[in-house]
Amino acid sequence: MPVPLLQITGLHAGYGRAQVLHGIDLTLDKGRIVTVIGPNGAGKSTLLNTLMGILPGQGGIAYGGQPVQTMTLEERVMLGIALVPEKRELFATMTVEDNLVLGGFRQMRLGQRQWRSQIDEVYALFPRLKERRLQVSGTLSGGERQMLAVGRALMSRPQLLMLDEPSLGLAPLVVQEILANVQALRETGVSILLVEQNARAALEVADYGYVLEMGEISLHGPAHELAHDARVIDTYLGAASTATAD
Ligand SMILES: Nc1ncnc2c1ncn2[C@@H]1O[C@H](COP(=O)(O)OP(=O)(O)OP(=O)(O)O)[C@@H](O)[C@H]1O
Repeated sequence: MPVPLLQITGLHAGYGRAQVLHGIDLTLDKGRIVTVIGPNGAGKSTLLNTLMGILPGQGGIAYGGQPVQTMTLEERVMLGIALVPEKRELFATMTVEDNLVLGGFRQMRLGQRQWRSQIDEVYALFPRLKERRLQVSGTLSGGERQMLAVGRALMSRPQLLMLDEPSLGLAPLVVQEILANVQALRETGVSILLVEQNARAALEVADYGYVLEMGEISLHGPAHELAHDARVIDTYLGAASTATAD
């Protein structure tokens, strides 16, 4: 059996005395798209921030078989882990290209030649960003901003890309486009951990899914099986749960 790219065992995390994650176990094999779905406040962002090293946690986090739970954020980036945060955190007054350059500079201290070729790879994946490379990012559409946030994370050449609610605030058609991008990205060899409230869209693109409720995994299985599970349908795929913003 090959070593999983990411193996989480008994992970606890929270904010001071407020414990949010109560012993999470999760496995992600190389080349896979794994999704974590669940309601508001379940702890999805807390999970990603703990995996990235932004928040402290207790428990095991192994990346390619190597324990990383005591590593800094920067060390985890160097190993190939990247996060696209929920708030996207772009520099609104800077151009698309400068946001990408800054991503490369901050995350990997890439030399000019390296970041140029990495930017070209991002543009190959997102031709729309190339067309708009001189536009300030504050004037991009929601979908384009999400593409730029993903592109910026790709500047560190990650093997594991974690996406926190990429569909948030986007119209259904744009959500489809972003998720098609996620699939295209997987074709380039990047493994993906996708956190989503939009369970329907997430289960369509993922290979495997976990349901996170009140800081615990309540259910997990192949995505196509979860999509037909009565509990998932009732709670997450019913009419009331399909609404997205815009
Ligand atoms: N900085 C913080 N300080 C204290 N509590 C926090 C902080 N951030 C989040 N929480 C709490 O932790 C719990 C889990 O939040 P988290 O953002 O991880 O959930 P989520 O599943 O990502 O929800 P959403 O889909 O709404 O983003 C919530 O009760 C939230 O109020």
